[in-house]
Amino acid sequence: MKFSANLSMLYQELPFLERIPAAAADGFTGVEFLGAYDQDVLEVRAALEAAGLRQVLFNVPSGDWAGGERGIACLPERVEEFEEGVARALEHARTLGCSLVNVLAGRVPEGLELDTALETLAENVRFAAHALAPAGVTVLLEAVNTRDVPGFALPTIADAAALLSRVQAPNTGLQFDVYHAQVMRGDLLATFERFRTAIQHVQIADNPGRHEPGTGEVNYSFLLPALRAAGYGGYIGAEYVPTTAGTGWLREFAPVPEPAWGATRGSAWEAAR
Ligand SMILES: O=C(O)[C@H](O)C(=O)CO
Ligand SMILES: [Mg+2]
Repeated sequence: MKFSANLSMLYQELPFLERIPAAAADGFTGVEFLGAYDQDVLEVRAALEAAGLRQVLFNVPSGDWAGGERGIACLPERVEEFEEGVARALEHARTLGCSLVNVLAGRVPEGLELDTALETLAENVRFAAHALAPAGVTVLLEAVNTRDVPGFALPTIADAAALLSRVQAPNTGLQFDVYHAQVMRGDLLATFERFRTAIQHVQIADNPGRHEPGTGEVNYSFLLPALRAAGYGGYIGAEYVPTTAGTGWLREFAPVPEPAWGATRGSAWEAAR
């Protein structure tokens, strides 16, 4: 199994670029993040190359994150801003060699008809799919639970799948975030199997707390091999709020990487042995 470290949540104690070698030392072979729009993207690429890691996924710019926004793609008055964000995502996807870009739908504000929001979202996803296709990018949609993010436009993966049916673009797919799915409904394997053909990326965290796998109620020892058996061979994104539990959970599913000859073994690598 292949795992990517979500650098927007893991290794927060380190400056952004230093999170990349830290992820490699812990045994991840890819990284993902909300976006590196405040970084020099060439430096990000250089850090990835130096660490031998792949850029698996990032998001189209998602609005005022600190102010509570979780995407702007369903907001009719923000279409121009969304389209500008797609242009930036295209540049980053090309530079980082990344073939998956996630669009966060956003919250439906009071007073906006749900169907108007969903139609705006569909048009924006169609725009993004068309714009990013020449770079070989697939545009993903993700369901986000409405306990953590009240009003999110796509609360379940069924909602996200229905939205993709409106979009009707070939280079689109679903991101299956196990944490959000568990909060909203559970029945994880059946849900995965139902939408398997459209799922192109998986993210994990345990519940409650959104912490490391193994800290809560989700049986990842069962679920991850089952996803593999159901034909999922893509990356699994570690998108959780770290505790002191560390990345030891990874050893159950992925072998410890051997450092290149002559390379200095990091303390994380030593601790993982
Ligand atoms: O929150 C999530 O699960 C998303 O994957 C995301 O992109 C950032 O919140
Ligand atoms: Mg997620």
